[in-house]
Amino acid sequence: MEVNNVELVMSAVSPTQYPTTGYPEIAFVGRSNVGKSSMTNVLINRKSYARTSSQPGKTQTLNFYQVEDQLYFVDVPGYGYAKVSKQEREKWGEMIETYLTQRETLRGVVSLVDARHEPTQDDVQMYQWLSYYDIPILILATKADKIVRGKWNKQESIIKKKLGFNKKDSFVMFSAQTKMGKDEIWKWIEDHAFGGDQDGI
Ligand SMILES: Nc1nc2c(ncn2[C@@H]2O[C@H](COP(=O)(O)OP(=O)(O)OP(=O)(O)O)[C@@H](O)[C@H]2O)c(=O)[nH]1
Ligand SMILES: [Mg+2]
Repeated sequence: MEVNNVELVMSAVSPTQYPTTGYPEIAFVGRSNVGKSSMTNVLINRKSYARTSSQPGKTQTLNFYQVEDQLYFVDVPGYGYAKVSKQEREKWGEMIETYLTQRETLRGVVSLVDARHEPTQDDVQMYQWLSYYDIPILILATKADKIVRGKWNKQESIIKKKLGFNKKDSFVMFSAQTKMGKDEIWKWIEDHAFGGDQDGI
């Protein structure tokens, strides 16, 4: 999709604040600092539209980005940030759970993991949880520019094994720096946001 117009239309913490337009939504989840905002910027061809930072845990709300008049990207605050209090973590959990389980217009989740490492327990939990709710998942192994090309296949195997990857889901190696994988992500997003075949309806 050629993107010209993107607008952050809402930073929400509860369902009453979600947009009511009814456009399909694709959510981005992953550990704090894994690269969600950087990926968003690559997808929409902007340098710094979604705020990126070296300080993890900055994004605290569900940020709805309206892309053209067609869909929303939902940047979900990162999990697994150690310095967040237990109370804040619980609040986060509730906000995410409510959104991911109750949002009717949600069409799929792009779940980001670090291409260099074995997924964390949080990554595994998130994947298993999304699978349980039957949400279509794209596992995106990002920061691939930080490992040599010769190791990509091995890392893919390690990541899939640890997650308990299900073949019905998708996997893409990505780098926000080189933009590798961008077209594949867009294809997945378009297939899921606009593909007519939802649950056989
Ligand atoms: N080399 C490299 N660095 C990346 C890549 N993606 C993100 N980064 C860097 O990783 C850091 C975190 O990126 P963000 O996009 O802010 O991460 P985030 O997941 O949005 O973080 P939170 O909003 O805190 O949850 C930044 O310093 C980015 O420049 C990538 O593909 N390659
Ligand atoms: Mg972010």
